[in-house]
Amino acid sequence: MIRTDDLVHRYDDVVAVDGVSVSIDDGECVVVAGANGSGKTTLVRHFNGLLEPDAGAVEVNGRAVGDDLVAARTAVGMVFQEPRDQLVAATVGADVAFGPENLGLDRTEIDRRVETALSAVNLAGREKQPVTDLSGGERERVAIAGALAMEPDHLVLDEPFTGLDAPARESVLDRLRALAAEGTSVVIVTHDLRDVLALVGRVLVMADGELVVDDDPESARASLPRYDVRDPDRDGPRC
Ligand SMILES: Nc1ncnc2c1ncn2[C@@H]1O[C@H](COP(=O)(O)OP(=O)(O)OP(=O)(O)O)[C@@H](O)[C@H]1O
Repeated sequence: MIRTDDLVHRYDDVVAVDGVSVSIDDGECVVVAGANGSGKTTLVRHFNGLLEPDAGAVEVNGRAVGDDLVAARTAVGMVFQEPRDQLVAATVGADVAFGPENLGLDRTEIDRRVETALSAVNLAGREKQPVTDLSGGERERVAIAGALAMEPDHLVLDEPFTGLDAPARESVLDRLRALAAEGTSVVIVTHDLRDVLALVGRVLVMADGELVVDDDPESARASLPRYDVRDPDRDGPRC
């Protein structure tokens, strides 16, 4: 479980997260939506101790994040907004294997994880390809595969779909669905609710640093326009 209790984060004069208390259970699939600058990224960066609270508390699996950052970072996998900057190795396979290797897993298990993760992002069999040859969207998919290969208890994806084409997006969503069914909690931060509302069981909406909606997708839908969150299924495509 991930839990925040009256969490506050300030950047100088800006209160980016303003007293947020929220619990995310194992196996829950949650979307965090909200307008630009509403505090979504700041909130989720607390889930594995990338930021320190100015007030309040954050716990992962019952333990304060600040007490054991390594445990928190192992338990909570993150894919950031600019995942293409996250690649660390020369080839696709080496990049996805990097995290599992650092967990000290044996080669067979590492290879299994790399294969499963690459097929989840529609890049099966591309292990040997240099990362420098990849398109932006492919890099993004490799970064997602790297997080999947860690098989964390909780997976947080911050705007993961920006550069993904429709088949890649569908494949990643399928994998996230399966992970949640297996007990991984999945937290998706996005402006783009396309397909996501059908996947998640719960919608959190941030506005001015506060958690203003915490509801099931159907009930949350009515509040989305008030907080400048577009509902693509209702609002239709935009040119
Ligand atoms: N490193 C930083 N230094 C100063 N202010 C920051 C920093 N990061 C974010 N902020 C400010 O904190 C507030 C919340 O930002 P945050 O990035 O958490 O929002 P967000 O909802 O994720 O936005 P977006 O959808 O645009 O990514 C904004 O006012 C933003 O300008």
